[in-house]
Amino acid sequence: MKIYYDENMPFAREFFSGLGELVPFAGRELSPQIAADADVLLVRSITRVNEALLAENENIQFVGTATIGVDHIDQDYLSRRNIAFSAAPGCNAVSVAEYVLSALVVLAERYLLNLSALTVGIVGAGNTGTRLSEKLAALGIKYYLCDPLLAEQGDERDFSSLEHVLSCDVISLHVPLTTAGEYPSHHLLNRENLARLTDRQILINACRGEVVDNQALLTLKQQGHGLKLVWDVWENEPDILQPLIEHTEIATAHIAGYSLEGKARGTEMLYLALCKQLKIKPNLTLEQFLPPAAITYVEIKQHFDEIILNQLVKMVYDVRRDDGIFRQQLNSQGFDMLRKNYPVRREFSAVTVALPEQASSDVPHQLGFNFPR
Ligand SMILES: NC(=O)c1ccc[n+]([C@@H]2O[C@H](COP(=O)([O-])OP(=O)(O)OC[C@H]3O[C@@H](n4cnc5c(N)ncnc54)[C@H](O)[C@@H]3O)[C@@H](O)[C@H]2O)c1
Ligand SMILES: O=C(O)[C@H](O)[C@H](O)COP(=O)(O)O
Repeated sequence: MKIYYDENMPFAREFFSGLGELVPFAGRELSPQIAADADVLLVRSITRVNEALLAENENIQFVGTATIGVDHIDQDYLSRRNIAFSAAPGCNAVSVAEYVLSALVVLAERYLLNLSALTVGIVGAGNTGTRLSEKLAALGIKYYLCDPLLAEQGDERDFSSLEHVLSCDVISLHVPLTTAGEYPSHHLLNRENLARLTDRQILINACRGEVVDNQALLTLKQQGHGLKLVWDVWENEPDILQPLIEHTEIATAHIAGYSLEGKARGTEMLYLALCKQLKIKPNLTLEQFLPPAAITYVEIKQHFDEIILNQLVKMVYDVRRDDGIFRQQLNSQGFDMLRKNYPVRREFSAVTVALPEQASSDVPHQLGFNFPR
C-alpha cells in the first residue's frame, strides 16, 4: 500500500511506516500525476484535494488532512467516489488558544491594559473557541460566545449575537471558512461591520484569512483607524496583502496552531483513523515520540498574580518571537518557508508548575500547565 504524506507532518514516518510504503511530497507541489499512485493520501491545508487532483487515481481508498480546517477538501467529491476521509478536529485548538493568550498578555503589557477588565467576543464556539473560553475563564476575563449554529443545535451555553460580540474590547475569530449554508463565514467581517469597530478594540484572526475582507481592513487602517490587529491568517496565502502588515500589532505566518503537540496530534489522529479504516489495532501513541520540552518544571514561590501570569505565559510562548521572524524574514524566506522552518513551540501542558502549599488560586493548572506528580 502506498501512503503519500505531506513532508510537513511531524512523526509521519514514526506512525505510518508500519502500514505501507511511504512517499513524502511538498504540499503545494502535489500534482495529479504524482497523486495517481497513492492508495492513501495524507495532506495538510495547503493541498487542495478535489477531482482535478484525483481524477487519474483509481485506487485511492483514504484521504486524511492533519488539520482542523477542511476548506481545502472537496468532501462531496470524495463521498461520490466512496473514498474514506478524516480530518483532525481539535488537534491544535489548544495551540491556537495559547497563541491568543500570548497575544493578549503582550498587548496588555504594551498598552498597560488590565486583562481581567476586558471583555472578549469569541466568534465560533467549537473546539478552539471553547479552549480559549476556558483559559479566559481561568483568568476571570468576561467572554461572550457567538455561534448561531451551535445555538440552534441546542448547545446550552449562553450565546450572543455577532453584533454584540463585535462590541467587545477584544474580538477573536474561530470559525471555519464556509461560503454556503445559513451562516457563511466568508468575509464575515466586511467593510460595513469593520467600519463600526472602534479605535479601542483589538481584532484577532487566527482562523482563516478570508473570514475578514483584508482589503477593506487595509483601507480602514490607511484612513487612520486605531483598531489593533493580531493577524495570523491572511487572504490568498501565501501571496498575502503585504501593506496590511505594517498596520498590525502582531503579525505571524499562519502558525497559531503550530505547537509541536498541535501539529503532531494531527498526525496521530490520522494514524488512528487509518488504522480504523484498515481494521488494524493501533499500537502507537504520540507520547512515544514527543521529546521533553526545554523547560519542564517551574516552582512559584509567591501568590499568583498578573505579573507571574505574564512571565509564565511568555516563558513558554512569547508570540513576539514569531512576529519578529515574520516581519524580518517574510521577504527573504517567503510565507511557506517561514511555516516550514517554524521553530519548536510547546504547549503549556509540557510544563509542570508547582505552587506554594498555601496557594490561594490554581490558575496555572486551569490555564493548562501540568500538575506536579
Ligand atoms: N491559525 C491556525 O493555525 C488555525 C489552527 C486551527 C484551526 N484554524 C481554523 O479555525 C477554524 C475553527 O477551528 P475550531 O477548532 O474551532 O473548529 P470547530 O469546527 O470545532 O468550530 C468552529 C465553530 O464555528 C461555528 N461557526 C461556523 N460558522 C459560523 C459563523 N458564521 N458564525 C459563528 N460561528 C460559526 C461552528 O458552529 C463551530 O461550532 C478551523 O476551521 C480552521 O479553519 C486555524
Ligand atoms: O486548519 C488547521 O488545523 C490550521 O489552520 C493549521 O495551522 C493548518 O496548518 P497547515 O496544514 O497549513 O500546515
